[in-house]
Amino acid sequence: MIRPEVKTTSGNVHEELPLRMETRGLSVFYGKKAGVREVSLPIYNNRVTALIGPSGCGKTTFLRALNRMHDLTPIARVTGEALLDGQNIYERGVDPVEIRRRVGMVFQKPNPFPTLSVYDNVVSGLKLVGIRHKGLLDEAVERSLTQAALWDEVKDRLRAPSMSLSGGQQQRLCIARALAVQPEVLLMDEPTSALDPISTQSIEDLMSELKKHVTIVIVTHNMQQAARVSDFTGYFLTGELVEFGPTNQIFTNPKDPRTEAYITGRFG
Ligand SMILES: Nc1ncnc2c1ncn2[C@@H]1O[C@H](COP(=O)(O)OP(=O)(O)OP(=O)(O)O)[C@@H](O)[C@H]1O
Repeated sequence: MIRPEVKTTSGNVHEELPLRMETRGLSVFYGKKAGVREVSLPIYNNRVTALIGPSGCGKTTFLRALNRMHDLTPIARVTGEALLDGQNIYERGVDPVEIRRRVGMVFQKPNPFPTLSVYDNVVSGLKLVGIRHKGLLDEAVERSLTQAALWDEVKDRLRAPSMSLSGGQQQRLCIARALAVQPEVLLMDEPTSALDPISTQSIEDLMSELKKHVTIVIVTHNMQQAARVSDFTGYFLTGELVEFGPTNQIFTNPKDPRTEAYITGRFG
């Protein structure tokens, strides 16, 4: 699907890019209260999209709607559309498990399976779908760990417990585990907020490589991080998408005064 143009504030055509996902009028309700309201947002293929905004503005709620994670929360209800390659993932008959394979997720705190080895963590998703062939699993382990920039550090201890890795390595292991099933999109919910600055940098460096293989959506509290790693940025406030555009434009020339107040630190 081709989105014809992305306009900058000056009205110039910025880029012509294919879409990987897109939401149309997407709302998420917790009971009667809306966590996000009527969000329409393009997610461009092989680009990093950052979602920023103050605490409680709905960033995580929106992110979780992109791979039907809210199905697992009884109180939550989603309305509107989330398209993946043009198909609404909320349409009747769509298998949420398959959606979560195609749209993977990495969480704030590294959460490797603690009782499994490095190797078994990476192949866990593949084994779930019945892949047992050792050659295939070995290949997936090397490919995924390489993509997650962890292979060189762990190739001699693939059978070591995952908990023997450092926090930053554990997070890259979780990224490798998500990549092993070859998702089209990777959702990252504040993936570096529990990490030290060096591990944070290694994950940020990794993202520019990763986006060659996978489309990334990242929620971050850290505006500098959004500016460093993303191509597009959406600013959320009280459950609404205030502004979306090329990251450069959002940070240098925001259209909406509320975005400007936030990025210049005058928020609240
Ligand atoms: N499981 C839930 N049940 C009820 N309300 C929820 C639930 N999860 C989130 N909310 C509410 O939805 C709104 C948006 O929350 P959300 O966690 O998406 O914000 P956020 O921008 O990711 O915040 P933060 O940056 O603090 O993580 C908040 O008002 C929150 O209290």
